[in-house]
Amino acid sequence: MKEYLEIDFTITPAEGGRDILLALLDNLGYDSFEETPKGLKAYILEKDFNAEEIESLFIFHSDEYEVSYATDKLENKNWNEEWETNYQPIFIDDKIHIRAPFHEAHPEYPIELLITPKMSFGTGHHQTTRLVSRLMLDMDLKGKKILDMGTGTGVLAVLAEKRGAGEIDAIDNFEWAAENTEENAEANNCKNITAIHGDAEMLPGRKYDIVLANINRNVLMEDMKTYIDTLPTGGYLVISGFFENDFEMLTAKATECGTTLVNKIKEDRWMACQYQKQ
Ligand SMILES: C[S@@+](CC[C@H](N)C(=O)[O-])C[C@H]1O[C@@H](n2cnc3c(N)ncnc32)[C@H](O)[C@@H]1O
Repeated sequence: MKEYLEIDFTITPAEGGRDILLALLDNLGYDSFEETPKGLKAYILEKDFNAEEIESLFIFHSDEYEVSYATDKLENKNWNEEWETNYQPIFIDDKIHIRAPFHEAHPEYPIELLITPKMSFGTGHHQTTRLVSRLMLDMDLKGKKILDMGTGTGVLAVLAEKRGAGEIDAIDNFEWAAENTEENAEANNCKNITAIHGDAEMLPGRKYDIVLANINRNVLMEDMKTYIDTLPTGGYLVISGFFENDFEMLTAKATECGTTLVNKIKEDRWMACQYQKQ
């Protein structure tokens, strides 16, 4: 059985510091995150935990933030109880309501997504999930074949199906995420989503009209060409999971791979971009 560690970070000031630490840990391969009032909880397989690597992150040595952490094995936790107490429903503009089955319904929102996150990222609490959702609301997804790479809870895949998408492959390199996506797809009566445990290595030979990839800067830089290779001329790549200071570098890469930027939005310092293959 795989043992997970929970790392509970205290960041002072938490505002601002939390986002920076999340991005840094995401680049180190941490699987899943939960914001807390005093900072952030992050999760990783026990065998992959490296204290030295964490403590060498610049935020630990910055004059602006004070960071400390405590680790805890996850095996004795009642995970469901934990997230149920912390998970509040999310409203994206006046269009999307993301909630757990035990939250009150709000039929006045045109799109409702039922998401039970368990260990996976993607309840809509994070800016990047909201950013990609907003871009998707402005895109024609009807009948389109979609790849949701780094699917987490499957929230974007479920949104894609609600917006009329055809087949959707929801892929994540964290095996719990693929399981969780299957459960969430079922809870939303989605019939078009295939949840897969994997990564870009399985893409050659597959074809999509639209690729969504809310992951992180390093994975995007490394795998963007493989994502774009699955698209036809006119197909779209939507990326998020990075800060505005990485925009130039990612856009240069996307341009080099044969796309042009057609839309970009941001929330706080997080960004999402839409590129079209030429
Ligand atoms: C920022 S979360 C996004 C979750 C969800 N799509 C959303 O928008 O809320 C990134 C997800 O990408 C996954 N991931 C990280 N590196 C990956 C890789 N190389 N290939 C596929 N998935 C990856 C993580 O396990 C995590 O679930």
